[in-house]
Amino acid sequence: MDKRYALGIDFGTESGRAVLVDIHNGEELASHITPYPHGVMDERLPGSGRALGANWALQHPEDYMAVLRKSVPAVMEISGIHPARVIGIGIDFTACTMLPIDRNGVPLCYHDAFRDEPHAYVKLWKHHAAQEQANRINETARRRGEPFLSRYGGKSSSEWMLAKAWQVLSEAPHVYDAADRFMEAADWVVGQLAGRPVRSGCCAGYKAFWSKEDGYPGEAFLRALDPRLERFAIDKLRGEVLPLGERAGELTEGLAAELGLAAGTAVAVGIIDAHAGVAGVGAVHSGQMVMAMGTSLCHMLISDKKIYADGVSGVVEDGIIPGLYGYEAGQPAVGDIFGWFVEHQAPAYVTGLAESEGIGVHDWLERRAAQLRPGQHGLLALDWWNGNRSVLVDADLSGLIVGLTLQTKPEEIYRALLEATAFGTRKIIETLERAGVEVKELLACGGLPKRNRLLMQIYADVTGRTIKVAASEQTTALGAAMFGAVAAGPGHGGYSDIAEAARHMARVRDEYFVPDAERGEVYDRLYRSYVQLHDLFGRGGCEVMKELLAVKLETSRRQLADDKI
Ligand SMILES: Nc1ncnc2c1ncn2[C@@H]1O[C@H](COP(=O)(O)OP(=O)(O)O)[C@@H](O)[C@H]1O
Ligand SMILES: O=C(CO)[C@H](O)[C@H](O)COP(=O)(O)O
Repeated sequence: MDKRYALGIDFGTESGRAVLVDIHNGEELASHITPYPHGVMDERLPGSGRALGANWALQHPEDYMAVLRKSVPAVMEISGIHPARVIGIGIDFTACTMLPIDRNGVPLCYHDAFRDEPHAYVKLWKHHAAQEQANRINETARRRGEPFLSRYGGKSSSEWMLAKAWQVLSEAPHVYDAADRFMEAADWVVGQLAGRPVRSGCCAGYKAFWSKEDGYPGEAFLRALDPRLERFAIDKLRGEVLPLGERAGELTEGLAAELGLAAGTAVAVGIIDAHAGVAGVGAVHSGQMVMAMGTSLCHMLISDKKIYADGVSGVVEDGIIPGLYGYEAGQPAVGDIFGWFVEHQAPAYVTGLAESEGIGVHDWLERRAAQLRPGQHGLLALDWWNGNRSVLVDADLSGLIVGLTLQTKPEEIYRALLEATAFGTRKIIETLERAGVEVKELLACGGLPKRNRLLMQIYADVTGRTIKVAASEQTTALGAAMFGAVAAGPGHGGYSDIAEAARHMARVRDEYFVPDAERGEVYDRLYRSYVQLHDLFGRGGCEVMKELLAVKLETSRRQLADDKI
């Protein structure tokens, strides 16, 4: 039988990577990473250098095309595979990463008139400057008893489509008016490949309040937010919403020639990056929870049960695995917190020692931290360096470390940070189980499980659960490739559904992280204190984090105004 291949393209926070996969056994033949030339723009716009406000995070759509133009030809060249044998392309993307486009699908930031306008660029998932809009969405939806809010744990996030688009309308109405539509970047890239813009039910379901039964929130609700938003869903989100596994279209001749692929290759509906990891690790059954562990941590639970759990970012039918309910919860900073510590807090003697031992700073800190017993450092941290996504859903919360003394060492703080993120995960699992959905099995994918064994052991000890780790180094891209094989369908040598694709292509490692009862007892005790801090700072008992942010925002507004003078 002729060999067939699928291409998975993973658009992450800092870079995009293409992976070419053998659809018969999931073997990865070639992969290539392209860092985004503009990176994450969180201080200034490119070109003019115009300053951005606090909590902004933008990207440039040109960078996504750069990934296609560099990484796709690179994997084709490395593998030497004939383009005709590549039967499908799947892409996964961070979300809600959204952009305004004109009626020809061209991003507004490409137009000279908007080049210096921050609101014309892509708002990255971690753009957190629309909290005011998110708060008003929540209040209004609650007041009106809008049923859609219960699908999202009773609270929506500033990261999502409506809050971000409303921020555009509030602060740059001319950009809002000029936008023919707002697109998820996933859908925009799929539109570039397939030549027709379709929307992903996964992105729309988790990030734009869309559901299979009810569509988007109605005009009356949108009008109650702001009369100018009344037709937001009808006009600015218009376009067919397709379920995962569907074919969005076929690769256009123009891009096929540029990328070194065959015109007409099936292009799958886009999927959120973390969600692609679920298929990639082969979790297609009720009760399986996958943790996509990288910059952030997304928890995806597959279930045959539909319940509404407070503070869980969403339950969407067919949202992750067609035919089942998909729950998403998450922590918006995990690897980013450890990265922050290494970059900004590790003293020179630590970086020097790591260098002299020929290892990275993370590895040095991990080795030292692994010599400590749970609780030995006397520290406890709240993992909210980038706000809290679940279960408090509040981007305005911030990080905290309690217990510091003059004796505290860097490796002790590093370990406390690893533990804080594990406590955050335990809180999410407990919230889901208390609401009535069972978490039977825990699997992990993403960059962190391979990089930091101590972290994984702490997660097992803190949650009291065995953790299985994905075999693939590129689980999200593998998952995207699996959807590419499904989009091609059996008629073109692909698969009929994602469960069939998973049977052939997904793998976990033979090695598991098993919880230790003695360490678990200490962590049970520390977790009780974590919950105390969590509720005190997160549920209104102590408003210091909010007050600090208010002062910071006022000062930054004054600074921006002074800079303009
Ligand atoms: N050894 C390590 N231990 C803990 N965190 C790490 C280590 N090495 C890198 N990181 C963090 O991992 C994150 C990158 O994870 P990765 O899965 O590669 O990226 P992404 O989430 O963007 O796909 C960064 O935030 C980085 O700070
Ligand atoms: O909100 C998301 C998924 O719902 C983001 O896509 C995700 O948090 C980005 O993650 P990473 O940079 O770790 O891939």
